[in-house]
Amino acid sequence: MSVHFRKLALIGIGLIGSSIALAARRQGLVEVISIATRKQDTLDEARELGLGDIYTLDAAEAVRGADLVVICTPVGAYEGVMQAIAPALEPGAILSDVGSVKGHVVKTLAPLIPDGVSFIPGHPLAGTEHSGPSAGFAELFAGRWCVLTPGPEVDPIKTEKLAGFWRAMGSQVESMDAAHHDMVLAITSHIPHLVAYNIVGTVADLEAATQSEVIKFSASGFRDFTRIAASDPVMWRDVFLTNRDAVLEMLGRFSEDLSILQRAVRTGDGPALEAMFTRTRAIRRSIISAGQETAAPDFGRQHEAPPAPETPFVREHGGGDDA
Ligand SMILES: NC(=O)C1=CN([C@@H]2O[C@H](COP(=O)(O)OP(=O)(O)OC[C@H]3O[C@@H](n4cnc5c(N)ncnc54)[C@H](O)[C@@H]3O)[C@@H](O)[C@H]2O)C=CC1
Ligand SMILES: O=C(O)C(=O)Cc1ccc(O)cc1
Repeated sequence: MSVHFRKLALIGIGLIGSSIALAARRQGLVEVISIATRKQDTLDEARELGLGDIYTLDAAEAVRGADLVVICTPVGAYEGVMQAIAPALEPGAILSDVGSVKGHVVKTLAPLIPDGVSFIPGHPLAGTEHSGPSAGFAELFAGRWCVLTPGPEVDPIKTEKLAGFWRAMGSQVESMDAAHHDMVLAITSHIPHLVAYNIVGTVADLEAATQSEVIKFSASGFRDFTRIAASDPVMWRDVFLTNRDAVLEMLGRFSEDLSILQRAVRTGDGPALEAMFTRTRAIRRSIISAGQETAAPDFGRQHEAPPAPETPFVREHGGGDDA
């Protein structure tokens, strides 16, 4: 255990913010944790859970004297948060975040970063469908990738310092370009969520229209979709509003492939269906046998770090919803 930062400020204390607080405390990575939220109820809940040392509704107050500030709100709230904290950020501090989208974050925040502050966007590829301060747990990041997207102006020593913090919470860290991150995450995370929201919505409409027992008799495949489709509506609204181009690009490819499958079903093309399903089964099996079930998708790039240990991407973990 060694102290990585003196004062950690967390702006927003839902699933991800509370998990950082618990992991950093458990590993002794920071001396002081200050927490800012927008609503009193959320702050009270964080205090009752003992997540930090300082609790405030004033984000500027939270970041004063902090050498690491991590924004943990939905991406749509970033600009307002940044306007509030910019004048209070300490020279020499690292400012980071955990948002699921990176290009938009860089575009929005970079012009507002004060001189002397290192802006290093981040994204832990770890989460659940739960939200709010009680949803967090210290092991969330263990064996998961955390992607950092520092710009060329960032001192590599600062990036390494932040990477060390994430490694100490159990993550493996990889740096990449924000645009590349957004394209990879569009197809591996954002579109799967869109598909889940859509299929559950379609079934719900059917159910309403027919009073049938579709949901009652749904098999486990559909239940997996309902878990994903229970994810936080505000967070995911912001993901689709802010990663629009990459999502639309990948959705185009997805739709083309779906049309090919649709045609194979319509024409009764058994060999085409079987060939497709055989290919996807082989992909799943090769991921498992390489022990890379949790490894970051690389789209042909080489990982610097070894594959993450084989742990489920998402734990079944209870948790409340955000206030
Ligand atoms: N949920 C997940 O599985 C993952 C989420 N992320 C990213 O992490 C970020 C946070 O997500 P969660 O922790 O899941 O959300 P959450 O809904 O559990 O928590 C968000 C927190 O931000 C607070 N908040 C909202 N607006 C605020 C404002 N203007 N000022 C201060 N606090 C404000 C809320 O009160 C709440 O405490 C998002 O940007 C999301 O894209 C990243 C990886 C996984
Ligand atoms: O709950 C799930 O299955 C997830 O996919 C969690 C998740 C959600 C958003 C992210 O940016 C990263 C991970």
